[in-house]
Amino acid sequence: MTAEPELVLHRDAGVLARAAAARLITRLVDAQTARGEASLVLTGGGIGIALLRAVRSNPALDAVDWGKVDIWWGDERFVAAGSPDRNERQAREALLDHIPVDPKRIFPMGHLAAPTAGGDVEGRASASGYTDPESAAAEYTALLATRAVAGSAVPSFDVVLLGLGPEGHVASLFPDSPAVVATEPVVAVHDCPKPPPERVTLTLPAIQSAHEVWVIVAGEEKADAVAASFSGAGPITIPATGAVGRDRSLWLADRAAASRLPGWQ
Ligand SMILES: O=C1O[C@H](COP(=O)(O)O)[C@@H](O)[C@H](O)[C@H]1O
Repeated sequence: MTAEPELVLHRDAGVLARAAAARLITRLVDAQTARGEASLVLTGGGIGIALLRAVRSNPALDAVDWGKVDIWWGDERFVAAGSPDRNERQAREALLDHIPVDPKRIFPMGHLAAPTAGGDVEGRASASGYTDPESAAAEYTALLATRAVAGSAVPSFDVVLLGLGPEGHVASLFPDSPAVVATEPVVAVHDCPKPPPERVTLTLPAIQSAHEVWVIVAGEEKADAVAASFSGAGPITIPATGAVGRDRSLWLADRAAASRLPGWQ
């Protein structure tokens, strides 16, 4: 069972980030009240990182027991560990470096191996990185399996956060790409139309196993993608239409992003 998408509008990107942050804190507190812990999947992207900054400055930040939150990523740019392009690095700078998370509960996707002094790349799959995104995807699949719930290949995510690209991508699932129809939980992406070209991503089945999936979107440049996502298109042409959770599928948008949705201006 999946939940029908619900749309919640906010005035502008700043209000959206703060309101989504408050909503996320509440959701994590609720999960911890029910189970003693929570499981969260982060996104990259402008509004996704703005949301994390807003969590950091929210007065209720300490209501969450951050030491009991598992932190995963929905996608990652397959670049060197310290690259500013890494969604992981951006999330750490925006939030994770500033709250008492348990380092053992932070699960970044693998990065590109650093070249050795001789110019070669280090071992294919090691703590220092990977030579190809397939190896990083395989490692993440295995990591997810270590926390998976019975009958599933992945953990019971409480919330999956997703940004939206102007052509309708979520995570690194781009229109008409092999990843958007993949059935394994994590795959490598090559020739990505948005740089950097190599990425690692959760697939739609992994995303759809979550209790709640939230698409967070701001800006007029996303208005066509939002309209297309509510037009009856399918996930191959508009991957965001596959962003649905088991209990809740939430679209959190600012007015500019929703400006081409009939009836929502
Ligand atoms: O490349 C990516 O893009 C999307 C959307 O980013 P935005 O800056 O246009 O909001 C993001 O959700 C994804 O995680 C990221 O890798």
